[in-house]
Amino acid sequence: MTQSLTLRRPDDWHLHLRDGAMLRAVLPETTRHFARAIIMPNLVPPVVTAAHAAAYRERILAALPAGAVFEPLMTLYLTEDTDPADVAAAHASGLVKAVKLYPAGATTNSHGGVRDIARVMPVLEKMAEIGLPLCTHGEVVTAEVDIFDREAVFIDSVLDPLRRRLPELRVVMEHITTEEGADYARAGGPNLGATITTHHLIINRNHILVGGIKPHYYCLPVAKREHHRLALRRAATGGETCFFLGTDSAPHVDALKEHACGCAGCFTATNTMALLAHVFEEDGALDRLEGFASLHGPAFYRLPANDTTLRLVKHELPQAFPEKILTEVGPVTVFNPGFPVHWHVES
Ligand SMILES: NC(=O)N[C@@H](CC(=O)O)C(=O)O
Ligand SMILES: [Zn+2]
Ligand SMILES: [Zn+2]
Repeated sequence: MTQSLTLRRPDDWHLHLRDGAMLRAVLPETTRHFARAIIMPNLVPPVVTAAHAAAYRERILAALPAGAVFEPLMTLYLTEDTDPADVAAAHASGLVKAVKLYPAGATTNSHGGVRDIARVMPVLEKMAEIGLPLCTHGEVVTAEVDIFDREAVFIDSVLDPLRRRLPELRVVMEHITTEEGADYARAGGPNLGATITTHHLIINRNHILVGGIKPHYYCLPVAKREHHRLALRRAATGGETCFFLGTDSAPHVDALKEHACGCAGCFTATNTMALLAHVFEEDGALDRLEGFASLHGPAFYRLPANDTTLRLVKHELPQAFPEKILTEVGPVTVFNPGFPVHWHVES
């Protein structure tokens, strides 16, 4: 018997679309399945002002495939020079849905990010006042802190003190990768949410390193031990409303992934929904996929859920996905889960 599942159309609460030729090539991969996405601002140069965000939004809309119905939800890249008044105006006009905190040096194009949280307190206070969420790349960059511990140390040394000081600030812990992250999010009350990526539900650090280095599994925060992956699976499939999908689909051309100093990021836009159906079915939680992918995110962002749907079908035979997306700047490898996937989104 063919199994199928119809969900409210999902949204992606953490997405990298890039710009120019890359944007044109990857945007259809997202708009095919998702109605909205929180668009990450780590372009070169970054999206730091309302004017930048408005212009970037226009470039995204201009790149939409014919007939696509998709709403880019824009964000601002927080810097130590960000003007609270610019942020408040961008929020009031409806243009901007979140501000993104990158600790300087933590990840791709984060060098313009924040070195000292004290210097951005006026912006954060304004955001707390107006209810504008702060999305966090939650890793410290201290050289002495091991890369596998950087998320847990961020929670203790940056996030928790910040939330104690500004409890009204609404925060999204982006792409959590640890049991500590999941536990902190579920204890955080209504002003705290956490996104979980598809790939962190599938790979642990062995997938990156055992049997040869696999650059296409390298992303930040880096995948952790198996017990953390299992904690993320429980968080994503458990039905708790603080957890929602943010794919962190992050395209880099193969030449920069398969490199002596390879870029961080997994490109999952193409097959995320099929992979999630596989994961949720494996955990006996298919009925909770809609909450994770389509309901909890809008509720956190105080937006209505979508009124259109997406249908997934489980086929007898494994379904093929493109291995790469071709772009004018080079091929981008699609995340390969390493197991056969029978689920497929039906158009
Ligand atoms: N996740 C990643 O590994 N990379 C992201 C940046 C980010 O989300 O940290 C990117 O922009 O490439
Ligand atoms: Zn990040
Ligand atoms: Zn990201």
